[in-house]
Amino acid sequence: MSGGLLVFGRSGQVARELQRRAPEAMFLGREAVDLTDPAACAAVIAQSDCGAVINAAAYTAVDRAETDAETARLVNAEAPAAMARAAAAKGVPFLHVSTDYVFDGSGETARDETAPTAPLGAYGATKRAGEEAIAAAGGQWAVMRTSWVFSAHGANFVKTMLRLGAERDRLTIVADQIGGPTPAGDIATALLAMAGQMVADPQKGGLYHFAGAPDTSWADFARAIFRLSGLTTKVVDIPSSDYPTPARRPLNSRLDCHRITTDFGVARPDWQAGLAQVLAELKGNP
Ligand SMILES: NC(=O)C1=CN([C@@H]2O[C@H](COP(=O)(O)OP(=O)(O)OC[C@H]3O[C@@H](n4cnc5c(N)ncnc54)[C@H](OP(=O)(O)O)[C@@H]3O)[C@@H](O)[C@H]2O)C=CC1
Ligand SMILES: Cc1cn([C@H]2C[C@H](O)[C@@H](COP(=O)(O)OP(=O)(O)O[C@H]3O[C@@H](C)C(=O)[C@@H](O)[C@H]3O)O2)c(=O)[nH]c1=O
Ligand SMILES: [Mg+2]
Repeated sequence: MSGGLLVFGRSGQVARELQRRAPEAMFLGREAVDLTDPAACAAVIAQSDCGAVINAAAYTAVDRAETDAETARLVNAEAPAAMARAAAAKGVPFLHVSTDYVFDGSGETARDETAPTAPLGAYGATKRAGEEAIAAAGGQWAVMRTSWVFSAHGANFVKTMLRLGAERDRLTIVADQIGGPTPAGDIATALLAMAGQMVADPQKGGLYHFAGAPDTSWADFARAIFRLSGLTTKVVDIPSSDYPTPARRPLNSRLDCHRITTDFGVARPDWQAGLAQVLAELKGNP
């Protein structure tokens, strides 16, 4: 891509997988630019000679966001808004990642990109505000809503289960939240494909759902993690009401991902294949 790729984020799950696939890109960690300073984010874009911008950084601590909503708002809404406006002013595409938590999770069918949003918590609300600001910034943009991201790096459910499973012979896991676990590597591959196509065609972009298949519950995801990693930990199904948390989570996180296939030729990844790869990587043989 002419002009190179500028990425916000360096140590996060998606940022690391982007780095693997596009090592020549410029990756900005928190020490280079802090997203609580939206003007600084805009200035970096204005001063760079990049050909596209991807934001892979976010405030992702769902429960902490409930009592730290102002920081979450700056990072998840104000900073992406400033990035999108700066990218628009430069005439380069801006790609961003959002979440299934913009929905309230009612019903049992998959939601497409036209479904109404209704976040249950501060994380989802600030992510939704970011989406709206990006769409209003006036440039070429894409927002990929994904869900239940996992990888060998950073904090995620797979690593939590491996840690707890090594200590416990029985775990109670919510079985009434249904969604698509998504390998961070597949997100990175999809974002790079989208960025390339958007640079080539200024008409391309918009809002896209992208989640791993098949949909499953956290409890069944945990069972798959234990089975594939050889742990004998028993998983006991519980309802969300038996697992109280500061932020409510959506029960139905099923995402209809057809649009990204139609527009970009990107298919839903198989999370079981991605899980096997991540477990191999964690064992030291990627
Ligand atoms: N994780 C998930 O399950 C899901 C994630 N998403 C979205 O996907 C995207 C990528 O998520 P993921 O890679 O998992 O996130 P991670 O939590 O792994 O990484 C987030 C990154 O953002 C950085 N960051 C946070 N606050 C700031 C700040 N103030 N200034 C600069 N950098 C900051 C973190 O830096 P540091 O390492 O220094 O803290 C970290 O590198 C996000 O937009 C997220 O909302 C969507 C659905 C599910
Ligand atoms: C550790 C543990 C979790 N759980 C539940 C809590 C929660 O409902 C579910 C998953 O736990 P997590 O902490 O990974 O959940 P959470 O941090 O809410 O994960 C979310 O993160 C944000 C950033 C997103 O955008 C979402 O797509 C989603 O991935 O499992 C149990 O039932 N038992 C347990 O022992
Ligand atoms: Mg979490």
